[in-house]
Amino acid sequence: MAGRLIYLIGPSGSGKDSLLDAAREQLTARGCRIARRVITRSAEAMGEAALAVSAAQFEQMREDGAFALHWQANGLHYGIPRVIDQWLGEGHDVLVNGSRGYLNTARQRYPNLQVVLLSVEQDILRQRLLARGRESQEEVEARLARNARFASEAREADPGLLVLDNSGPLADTVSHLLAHLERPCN
Ligand SMILES: Nc1ncnc2c1ncn2[C@@H]1O[C@H](COP(=O)(O)OP(=O)(O)O)[C@@H](O)[C@H]1O
Ligand SMILES: O=P(O)(O)OC[C@H]1O[C@H](OP(=O)(O)OP(=O)(O)O)[C@H](O)[C@@H]1O
Repeated sequence: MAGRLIYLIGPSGSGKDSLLDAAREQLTARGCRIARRVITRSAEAMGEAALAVSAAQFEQMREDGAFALHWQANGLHYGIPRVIDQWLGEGHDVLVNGSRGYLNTARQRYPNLQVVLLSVEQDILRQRLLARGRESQEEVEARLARNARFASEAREADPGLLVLDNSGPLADTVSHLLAHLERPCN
């Protein structure tokens, strides 16, 4: 039986990368695979969870059909390697760190994808974004407004989506995610 594509989305700073890192070992032990993203971001700005490439390399990879999914956001290109199709075919569940803006396109390609929306209370997210120090206060407020709009639209569009709250300890969020994926992955 084909595996499930789990499409993890949530605002910047909600903890998508932290969650995938914290859950990685337990997910892998259950046979779930986590897609390693290809991103046109400098290597210094990224950990092991993604592969940094130049814009030219990304374009070449895209032309070569290296990506199952790819999108552009915040001036960067993001690609999900084609190998996820093989994993799904082998029956593995596959987790992807996705984009909210690309959700509808991703759903056209994978009609059965399951959306997991990582949410954080607005005040806590505001604190995390300000602590990150990447944007001005105004930019942070703009992000928060976009998040609120997106969260209500996403719930309306897909009543079956899992909303995972990451306002508390990360370990609790990991437990909730694992409980959701309870069916043995392979
Ligand atoms: N449950 C949590 N409690 C406290 N801080 C968290 C939690 N989850 C993530 N963080 C912190 O929030 C920040 C953003 O997390 P990150 O995983 O980079 O988010 P994203 O990938 O969604 O942009 C990081 O500094 C991370 O350590
Ligand atoms: O359409 P959106 O849901 O806003 O998402 C746009 C992109 O931003 C996030 O990546 P990343 O964590 O690399 O970017 P960030 O650090 O700016 O959030 C997310 O995983 C998407 O790839």
